[in-house]
Amino acid sequence: RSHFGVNSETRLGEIYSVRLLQKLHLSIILTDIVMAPDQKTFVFSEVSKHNKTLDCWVIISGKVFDVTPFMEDHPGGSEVLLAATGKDATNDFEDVGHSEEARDLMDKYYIGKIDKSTVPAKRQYVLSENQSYSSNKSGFIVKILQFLVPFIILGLGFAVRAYTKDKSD
Ligand code: HEM
Repeated sequence: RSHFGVNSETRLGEIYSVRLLQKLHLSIILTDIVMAPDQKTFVFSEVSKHNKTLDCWVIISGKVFDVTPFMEDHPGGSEVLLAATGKDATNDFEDVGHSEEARDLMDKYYIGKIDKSTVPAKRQYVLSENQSYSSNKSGFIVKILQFLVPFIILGLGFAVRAYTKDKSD
């Protein structure tokens, strides 16, 4: 009789632990579903497109924030937020020494994570075609002029010498 009792108890225990595991599993699935929108991972090229006053995303500590609704209210101004786009702004943010309140405020603008492998080490300034062409061209002319200056001086020297020689003869 006692043998039977022990057996049924362990079975009951097994059933309970299986149910517990099932519940745990269900709650994990539910948390995944609820949290999924917050866990979106962006690539840098996508985030860096949002670099305007009316559409501004910044990357801080591996997270992406859409600070568009905050531009006007940011105590540091909208310009610094604009300047913080197109790069990992973690250092900029930390250098200011933002308060705990500022950090709490960030949750409001959190939209997802950043795939860190897509963030370039240095800020990339993308020149328009015209800009890069004209700056290359003027750089080339300056180089030629710099190269020619000693020859012009030398030429002038010879010219002056020849001129004074002719006169004295
Ligand atoms: C979601 C992102 C951000 C939030 C929620 C935020 C919030 C705040 C808040 C609440 C303040 C007032 C002072 C304080 O409480 O610390 C502040 C000041 C400031 N923030 Fe931000 N900030 C953000 C991002 C940035 C970034 C990326 C920069 C880039 C450098 C920046 C630069 C500044 C500056 C310069 C000040 C002014 C400090 C002063 O004059 O005392 N912030 N910010």
